[in-house]
Amino acid sequence: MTVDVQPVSELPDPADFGFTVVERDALPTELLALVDQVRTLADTVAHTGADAAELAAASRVVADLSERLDVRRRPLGTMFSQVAPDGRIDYGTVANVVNGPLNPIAPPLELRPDGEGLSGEVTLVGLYEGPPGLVHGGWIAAMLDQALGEVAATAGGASLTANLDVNYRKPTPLNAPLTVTSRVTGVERRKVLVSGEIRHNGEITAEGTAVMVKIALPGS
Ligand SMILES: CCCCC/C=C\C/C=C\C/C=C\C/C=C\CCCC(=O)SCCNC(=O)CCNC(=O)[C@H](O)C(C)(C)COP(=O)(O)OP(=O)(O)OC[C@H]1O[C@@H](n2cnc3c(N)ncnc32)[C@H](O)[C@@H]1OP(=O)(O)O
Repeated sequence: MTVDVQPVSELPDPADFGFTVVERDALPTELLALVDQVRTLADTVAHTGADAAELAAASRVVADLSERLDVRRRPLGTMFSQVAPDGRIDYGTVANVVNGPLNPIAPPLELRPDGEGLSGEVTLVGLYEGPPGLVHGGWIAAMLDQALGEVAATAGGASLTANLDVNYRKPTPLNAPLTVTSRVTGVERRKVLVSGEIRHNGEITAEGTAVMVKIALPGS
């Protein structure tokens, strides 16, 4: 990534609080490729019509793979750091269930600064189904929570969601490109007020607001 400004960290370094931090660019490409493959596998398994013998053989292969890969586990709370286009240092958890780069369950949603806040594109496959053919409302709320939490971090400080309010305006389709956006609308003492939307073909399918509360960290 090309960065033309001096990195400035407005967030506390999680390493100071005992968390393992790895640079996002240093995550092995082979591991990222495996994450992609496992996500595809999960979607395939959720929809396969293969016969019993094939399923039994696949089950053995997957069990064997799980055993082979269960070595040198990264501790819970392992975070990645990356330099944002504006020079800030961003942090995220590698296994975040909504968009962690190492979590195969997480859809490939990467949120980037768009001048007003953050935005990102994502297509959710059938793994995220709720009502027939539609994205599960819990996942819609989860994606909004993530987008709102990440944009709150741009206001500085580590915060947690205190309140999340979601309105589902239209059904959100599977296998279709979605745009997720978020922005900070206000800061009041420790509260960071945020809002965001999910759109399909430019139309809002869901929108949310949240109150994120900055947490006191040891030593602060
Ligand atoms: C350990 C961190 C290490 C360093 C990390 C570094 C960097 C991290 C950087 C980036 C992270 C990037 C992305 C974010 C990732 C994911 C996003 C997903 C977010 C989540 O998935 S997160 C999980 C779910 N989340 C929780 O697990 C919270 C459980 N909860 C609590 O931990 C407490 O409940 C807390 C802390 C929220 C507040 O507790 P508290 O005691 O600190 O604060 P207090 O009560 O004094 O309130 C202070 C002011 O907030 C107002 N306020 C309080 N509650 C409110 C409510 N419900 N509605 C409206 N306003 C509320 C009060 O009215 C007052 O407002 P006022 O100033 O006006 O008086």
